[in-house]
Amino acid sequence: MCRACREHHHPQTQLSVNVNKVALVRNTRHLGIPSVTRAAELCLQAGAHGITVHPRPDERHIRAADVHELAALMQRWPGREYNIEGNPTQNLMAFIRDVRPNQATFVPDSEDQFTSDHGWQLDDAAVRARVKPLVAECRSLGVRVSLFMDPAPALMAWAAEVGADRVELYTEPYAAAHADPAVRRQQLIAYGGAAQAALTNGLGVNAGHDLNRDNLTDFLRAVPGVAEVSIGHALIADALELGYAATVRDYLRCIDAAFAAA
Ligand SMILES: CC(=O)[C@@H](O)[C@H](O)COP(=O)(O)O
Ligand SMILES: NCC(=O)COP(=O)(O)O
Repeated sequence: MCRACREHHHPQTQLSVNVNKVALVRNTRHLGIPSVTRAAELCLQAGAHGITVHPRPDERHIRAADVHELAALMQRWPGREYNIEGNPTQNLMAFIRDVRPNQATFVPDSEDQFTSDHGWQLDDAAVRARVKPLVAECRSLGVRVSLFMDPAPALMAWAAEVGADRVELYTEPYAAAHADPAVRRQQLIAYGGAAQAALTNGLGVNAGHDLNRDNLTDFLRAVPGVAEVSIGHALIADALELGYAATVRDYLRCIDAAFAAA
């Protein structure tokens, strides 16, 4: 059995809820509402498998205190996953050393990045030299490492070479193509190829960015072995209309639909 199957393969994709956007609203007043920890708790109660945050250096949404308060909350939810995203050459590693989440997702964003829009260019030896020791440090702390990657099959061997456990496929190009059936088909072939290359190289596969209730099932039907999706922007927007519990249950239904017999 390959390393990916043994260590990472889940029979069904897990849902990690990204709560960045709850913090974004909270930060526009000094009242502490909406509460990030309460949002996370309600999502976990509704069946979310994990919680994701991306504490950006400018603290525009998730702040250092949120990272620690969520870590305390996750202690009360054994078996659920805490995933912290960020650039390990900026502020991410301090959080990883303090909190030791289940998973660190390395994202090559600049300090002032509007939102994540590209993966690691691991065909560049200088990039690999920066990333590799930080991957090793996380793994020595017992923290699984996932690398945010464009859907480029040729880069997956490099992700394995630097020691990552998983890759997270950057799904915005797929999401942007979803409304056009022909382009969507092309995108799904590309993502399927990237996921297969990752699995062949012994890596687990995560996915995220702009996934939503319209595009999630199609993605998971077409792309093999996706262990986890992290979803924030659309899910929190849906929760404004439906509430956290109904929203999480509906995203879980979208995942179930992908795994139901055709
Ligand atoms: C890596 C990734 O795709 C997410 O972290 C996404 O960038 C969310 O970040 P924002 O909520 O700051 O847009
Ligand atoms: N890793 C992707 C993530 O956490 C959420 O991205 P989005 O759903 O907010 O685009």
